[in-house]
Amino acid sequence: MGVLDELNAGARADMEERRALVGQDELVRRIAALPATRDPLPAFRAPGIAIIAEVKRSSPSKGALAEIADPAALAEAYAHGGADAISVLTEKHRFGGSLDDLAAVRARVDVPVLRKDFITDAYQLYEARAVGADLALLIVASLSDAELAALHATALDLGLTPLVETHTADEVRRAADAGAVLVGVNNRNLNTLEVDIRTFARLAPLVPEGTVLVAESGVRTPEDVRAFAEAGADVALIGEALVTGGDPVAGVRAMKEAVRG
Ligand SMILES: O=P(O)(O)OC[C@@H](O)[C@@H](O)c1c[nH]c2ccccc12
Repeated sequence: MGVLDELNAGARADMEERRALVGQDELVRRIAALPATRDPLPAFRAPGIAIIAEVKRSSPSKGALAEIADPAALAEAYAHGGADAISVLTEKHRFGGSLDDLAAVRARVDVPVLRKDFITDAYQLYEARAVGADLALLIVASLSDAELAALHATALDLGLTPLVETHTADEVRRAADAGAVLVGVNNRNLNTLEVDIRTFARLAPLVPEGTVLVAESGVRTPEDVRAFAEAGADVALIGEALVTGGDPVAGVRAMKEAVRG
């Protein structure tokens, strides 16, 4: 089994445990009591570069990155630095995250929040919405065309903005066919875990006009941010460099200021 298959299987097993305790009907009831979601796209489309700052304790490639005892405090620092959205890893086994992390972040910040997980079932989208997420990640490599189309539609029905992640030209085409407006290009191959930061510039020209493009993984410095913006990125999604950088407020600010608005 490849790494991505393992991550998907683990996330699915975790989901089945939660679903046995809280059914989708109960999530629907919880969602009905919530305010509307926040639309991240206006800030993502604004001039300059938008930053999605990620709360990530560990990763399959690097192991432990940062303790992050208080994810809400980290998210607040990101927001003070000018983050346009916060990404919260909610996968437990390899990333050390949880839905509780996302709920805590939601309670503390006003910017849109992304559920970053291995989503292959509509139930996970209901969960995302029920804990206060505004966006949810859909990884094209994990899904058939029919699954991608169905999950994309369910996300929109729930008021979530789907971030549709790609890594190859074929996946970019499949994302476009699914009607994705917000498309991520992951510079990391989720099966080999290798990063090639040239991936973004290679795939960016393939997206249809009007797509909002996110450069993901391996964005380490303000110079990297500038290079991705020049290659067509509207948004940069940054995890490791911010959680290991020591000063998340200054870290986000420097990344944002790398590109003039
Ligand atoms: O820590 P980095 O290299 O800045 O990368 C962040 C983000 O792109 C990465 O966490 C990521 C991109 N796509 C994913 C899918 C699942 C889990 C994690 C990811």
